[in-house]
Amino acid sequence: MIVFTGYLIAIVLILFPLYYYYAKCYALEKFYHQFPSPPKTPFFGNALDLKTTKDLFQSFHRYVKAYGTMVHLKIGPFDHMLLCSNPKFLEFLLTSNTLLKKSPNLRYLVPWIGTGVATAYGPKWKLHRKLVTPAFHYSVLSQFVNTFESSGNILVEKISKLCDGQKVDNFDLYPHITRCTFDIICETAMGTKSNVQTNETSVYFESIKEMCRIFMSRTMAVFQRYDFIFRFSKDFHLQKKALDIIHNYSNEVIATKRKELDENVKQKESVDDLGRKEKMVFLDMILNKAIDGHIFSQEAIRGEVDTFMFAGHDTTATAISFILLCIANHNEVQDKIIEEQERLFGCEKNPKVTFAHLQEMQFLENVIKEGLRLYTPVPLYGRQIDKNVEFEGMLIPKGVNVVIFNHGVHMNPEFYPNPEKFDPNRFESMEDKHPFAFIPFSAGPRVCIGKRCPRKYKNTIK
Ligand code: HEM
Repeated sequence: MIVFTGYLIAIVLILFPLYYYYAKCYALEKFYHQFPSPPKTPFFGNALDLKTTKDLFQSFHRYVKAYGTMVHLKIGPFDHMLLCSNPKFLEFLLTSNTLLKKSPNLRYLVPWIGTGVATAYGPKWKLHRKLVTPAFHYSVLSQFVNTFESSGNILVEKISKLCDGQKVDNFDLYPHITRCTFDIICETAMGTKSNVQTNETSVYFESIKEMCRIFMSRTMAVFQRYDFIFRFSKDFHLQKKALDIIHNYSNEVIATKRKELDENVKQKESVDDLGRKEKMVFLDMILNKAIDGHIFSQEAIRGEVDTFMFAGHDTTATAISFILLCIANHNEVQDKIIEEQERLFGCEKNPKVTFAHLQEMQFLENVIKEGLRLYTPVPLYGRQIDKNVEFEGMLIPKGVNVVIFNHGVHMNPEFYPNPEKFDPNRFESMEDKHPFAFIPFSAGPRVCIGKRCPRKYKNTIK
């Protein structure tokens, strides 16, 4: 009898998890299969269509055209996902205060930026979001206009020299712009001058570039997604080397700042050697700060600084590069930008630009928005549904993986007639469009922290 009972318990213990797993898979399969899907290859699913970044984009746009704004995809034998470019569904998903878990791909960033504002979810994310949000207050951003301007001036000078006033074909601006945005983010986030625009060699800069490359490559690779396979790759060793350099650098900067604070050498808005008011950089704001009684560890602080280095320089460099390309190809847009600048500054050659001026640049803002629509710097991101929810009568089971294809929304002719055309005037009025038809910075509680545009501050300035 005892043996029989033992067998029974063992069978129940085995069968129950199996049943639970089967029910979960069944609910997920049933959910995904209600959406149209491109033909799949056995074992690989749709993965063979998505081998390179270029393939992936072309295929995603092709799927949206052929199957609509909610498409079921299968990557390899097990991974399902819902490719979504439907503004109504995205509004539901992105405005939710509970569906905050991000794409599983972000785990590749954890060795670098830790689990903080960009990668955590739940109470930990809330705490970190509260920590970093004040850094984007008007009073903080407005003190950096000089930094933006002086780094921008170096960039313009460099490019003028390289082109020497001549028309140059196939000139790649991106490597120059990325150094400029890197200098800016170093100065505004950590208060250090990296000077990578003028000093071509910086191991810190190279290491960050290396980490960005490895992150993208792992996101795209079929096998390196798995940690146990990645450990045997060359990139694993390159990552280890890059992380040593990046973390040592961030740790040193934090240690110096801490020392300054401890010695009371540098207080909020203290005065430097030349009698100027010193700026509060991002790191000054988060060091020694407690949120809801929580004190952040050295590792957590370093994670947020590294997050800003990752999230803040490549996105902006990509955006600026494409926007400049669009402007270069459209003389009529150049003329209108110059007209707006002349209205603000007259014919002054080196005017003093202030935050208030930025708020008056309505046409330039429309140009930037149109550039972000057409060449969206973060064209895909994701959410993992971590509890059963309902959308317009449809049950969405826990475990669904949503790939948010914002570029798909931005190229939808229903919202943007003739979507391939660069036309900043589209943004003169957005009233006739769905509010989620333009989401280059995402939206809702996890909206990009760098999104705030100067015009948004207009009514808050006293
Ligand atoms: C043109 C420039 C930028 C674009 C297009 C952009 C785009 C985005 C997008 C789409 C997300 C959401 C990702 C997701 O939900 O998985 C995001 C999140 C984020 N961005 Fe940006 N970003 C830009 C610039 C910046 C800058 C300058 C910073 C900081 C210096 C920044 C910091 C962040 C952070 C910390 C998050 C995570 C927010 C959270 O999860 O709560 N971004 N960004």
